[in-house]
Amino acid sequence: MSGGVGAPGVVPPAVECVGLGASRGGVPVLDGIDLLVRPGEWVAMVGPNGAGKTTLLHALAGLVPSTGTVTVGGLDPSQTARRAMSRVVALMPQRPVVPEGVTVTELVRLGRTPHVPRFGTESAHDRDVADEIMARLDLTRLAHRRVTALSGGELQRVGLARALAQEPQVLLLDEPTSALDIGHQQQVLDLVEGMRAADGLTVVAAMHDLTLAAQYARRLVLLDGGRVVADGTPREVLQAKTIDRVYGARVEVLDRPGGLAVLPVRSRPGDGSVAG
Ligand SMILES: Nc1ncnc2c1ncn2[C@@H]1O[C@H](COP(=O)(O)OP(=O)(O)OP(=O)(O)O)[C@@H](O)[C@H]1O
Repeated sequence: MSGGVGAPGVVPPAVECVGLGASRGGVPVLDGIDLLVRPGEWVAMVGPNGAGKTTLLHALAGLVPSTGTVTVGGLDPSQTARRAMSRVVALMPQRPVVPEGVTVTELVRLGRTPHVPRFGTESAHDRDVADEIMARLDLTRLAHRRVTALSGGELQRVGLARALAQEPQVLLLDEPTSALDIGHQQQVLDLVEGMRAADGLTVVAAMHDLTLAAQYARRLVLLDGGRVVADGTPREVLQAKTIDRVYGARVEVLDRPGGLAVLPVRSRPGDGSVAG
């Protein structure tokens, strides 16, 4: 790989993995992952259930031990204290752990923790950052609600707000829109895209919706069985025959003005045909 950390005159990568491997429950799940993500890129991690997308995001966040070489924001997650890591990388998990009794505002403000001095308290700036993110995610009217009483979609937006309140360099999103209605899907992804374009935020997002992945990410990394099986533009990766091979799905890939659209195609009983 070119452009490694420290190469003169080259912007260091936001994420670099060389030969990354990881196990869950003693079983190898990721094997030989090579990945280089430039600052400000939006990479969608796609692949079937169990392919290893969540495990890879967790390895990048330092939540799952890994082998090989990994740097995120120039830091090695396995060698860096959680607090220092959290100033650089934020993970929006698929299923957030919610402490009992916590309100939306309290949970979003927890995202500021890595920036609050040890033994200190949050500043007016910390509260302003959290309030602004909540407003942009349509959460202000829920500010005093208990998080455990939210709908799945509301909870997902709170999880994203907490991650964004961390003001990370690298944002890891695990299925960020899976519980959202179509309006909030666009609102959330537009917000992330706005922060990427304005602030150079790097986004690595596991996404099941291939159409949304193609519309928002310039690059798709397709995982299957713990390995990268395709890495390129949406047009290069989202080919009907590839989707059939990896997902066992019949789809039509449509070239629309807003980007590619991946449409499931139902085979009709008795016609014996496989679309694609
Ligand atoms: N804590 C765990 N203990 C044992 N096995 C695990 C654990 N977490 C994940 N796995 C296994 O690791 C493999 C990869 O899981 P992972 O969650 O990374 O996949 P994924 O691509 O994110 O899947 P999905 O699209 O279903 O969310 C799966 O076979 C899963 O069953």
